[in-house]
Amino acid sequence: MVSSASAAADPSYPPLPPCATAPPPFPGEKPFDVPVIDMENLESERLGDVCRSLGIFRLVNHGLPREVSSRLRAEARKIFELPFERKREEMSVLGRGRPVVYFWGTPIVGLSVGSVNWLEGLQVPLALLQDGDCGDPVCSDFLRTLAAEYGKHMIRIVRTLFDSLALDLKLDPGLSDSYMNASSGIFRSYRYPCLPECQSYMGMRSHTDSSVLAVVDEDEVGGLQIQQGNTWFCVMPVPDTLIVNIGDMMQVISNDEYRSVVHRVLANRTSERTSLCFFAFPKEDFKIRSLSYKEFTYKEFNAQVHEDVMETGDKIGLKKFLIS
Ligand SMILES: O=C(O)CCC(=O)C(=O)O
Ligand SMILES: [Fe+2]
Repeated sequence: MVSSASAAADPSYPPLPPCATAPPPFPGEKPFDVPVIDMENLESERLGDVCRSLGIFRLVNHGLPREVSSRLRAEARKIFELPFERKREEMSVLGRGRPVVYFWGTPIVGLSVGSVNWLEGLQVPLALLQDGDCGDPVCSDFLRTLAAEYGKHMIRIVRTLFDSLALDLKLDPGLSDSYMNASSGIFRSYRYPCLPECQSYMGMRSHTDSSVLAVVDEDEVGGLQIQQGNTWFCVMPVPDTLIVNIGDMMQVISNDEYRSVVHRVLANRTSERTSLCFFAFPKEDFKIRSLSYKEFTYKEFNAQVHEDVMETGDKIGLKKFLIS
């Protein structure tokens, strides 16, 4: 962990993006009382109500052992602590079947956006985890020893939650695997470096997740915020709990009954933050039908998001698919 004074000079940190023109909105300091869902006593109706009103909850009794989470975080940190140039050169290119891809910053820094992300991440599609060898001993340990085990817990957790939500929404059980194809989910670990002098950086800009469900396993540093109305609230870190976000796909599947929660991550002046996140998606080519949106597949949605970000600097998301 480094202090902010040396942040920009840390050889493992990505290069600083150019200073953004506008400072981020004033960070709300109010802690948010995130509703708690007990996975050992799931009640579909209560879970559904939370998804209708907020789109975020704190999961307890989820069965993910603390050691699995903390050891995986430690392995991810080992990779983040490698010199930036090495990560960029050896791990950032999407190779055929390469199970871990390193990325950093905002791909759109050339555009004039209000604030840019200052983070770095490791992306691991679960489907590629069988091959624990990525040609680099540090990264292979990370995969072989822990990511696969972590992934199994994530699949179990999102499947259980989705089944309960499907009951609340009275979805056709035959379509569950198409609505949420957990085993093709994506695992990511992020490191949010300390905030240097320039105040305009966000850890991660305001967004909704494109997934069905997202599970966030954060450390003790904090920085995650959610937007309710026009106000930002802090989601405080609580040990041994997981934060679950409703994503855009779940909003569509629920015919807009559930809300895909708007959230962001603030950068911290004194401490780095490391999070572990899992995203579950529908089957890529499954046609999602709903009342308010044109029929689309997740593949089409994702391609549209990518196109919008490249063109405008922002994700437009579901609005692009509304039936006018
Ligand atoms: O790192 C976190 O706490 C949240 C990350 C996030 O929101 C995302 O990847 O979509
Ligand atoms: Fe997110």
